[in-house]
Amino acid sequence: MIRIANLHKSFNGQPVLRGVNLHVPAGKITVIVGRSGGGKSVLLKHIIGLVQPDAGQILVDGVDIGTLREKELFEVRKRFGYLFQDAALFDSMTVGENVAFPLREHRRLPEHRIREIVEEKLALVGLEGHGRKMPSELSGGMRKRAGLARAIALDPEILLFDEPTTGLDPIMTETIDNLVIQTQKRLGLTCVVISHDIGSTFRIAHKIALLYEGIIAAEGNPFEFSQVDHPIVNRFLRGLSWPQHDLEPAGEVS
Ligand SMILES: Nc1ncnc2c1ncn2[C@@H]1O[C@H](COP(=O)(O)OP(=O)(O)OP(=O)(O)O)[C@@H](O)[C@H]1O
Repeated sequence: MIRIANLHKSFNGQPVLRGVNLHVPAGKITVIVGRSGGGKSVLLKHIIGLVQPDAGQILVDGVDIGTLREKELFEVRKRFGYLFQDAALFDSMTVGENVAFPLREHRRLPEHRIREIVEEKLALVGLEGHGRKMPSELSGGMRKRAGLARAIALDPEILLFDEPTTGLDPIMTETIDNLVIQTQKRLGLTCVVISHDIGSTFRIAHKIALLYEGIIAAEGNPFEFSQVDHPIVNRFLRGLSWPQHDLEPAGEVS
């Protein structure tokens, strides 16, 4: 469904992506791991055309989205739902209004239909009956769930998550992971998730890809990934923090 071919991107002369090649299988969860500042969010933003590549292609069902005009890109984006790190809920709107927001922006639907869809999506994430609350009345985990309800409001085929469990305690992390798994399965979605959390990664992934030094340095299903002989993968599997590449090159990590 999504294929990234030889993707390059630099900012102010600093290369971030140096030839990323990645196949994201349809109807599966692909988790991208890598050190902070390594370009994972930049990669995710290329997938929905929020960032333009310097070179390379992002093919969604065979269409290179880098070549699309704004209007065509708008159509492709309707197939995506996304939950970015900074995509907070609108604090001045109720939870229900937050979920209704993309429906009001993109669909012309009667009010009663919007209310039905909002209830349905809130129920899917276990927030039925919470639609009238303000975001400030919700816990961190509930806010993530509300964000997920908003991300699936338009029935996307592809869902992108930038660190859905950051800042949550281990129990809430597991709850959100299970929700991601259930939502993906129930709706048959193609998911791309960025994660820092080893437990989470192995809980939800069908495929794991390591972004390191601007390329996909290792990938495979969770079993294959756990067998990869790569110093950074070994470090990740041992639950150690990511090295800063300029301080500790890959070859020197023990
Ligand atoms: N619009 C931009 N302009 C300039 N530099 C940018 C821009 N977007 C990202 N960068 C730079 O690209 C690099 C990669 O950033 P990115 O947010 O993709 O990292 P990340 O792997 O997602 O990190 P984290 O795990 O901490 O979120 C960083 O050095 C960042 O400063």
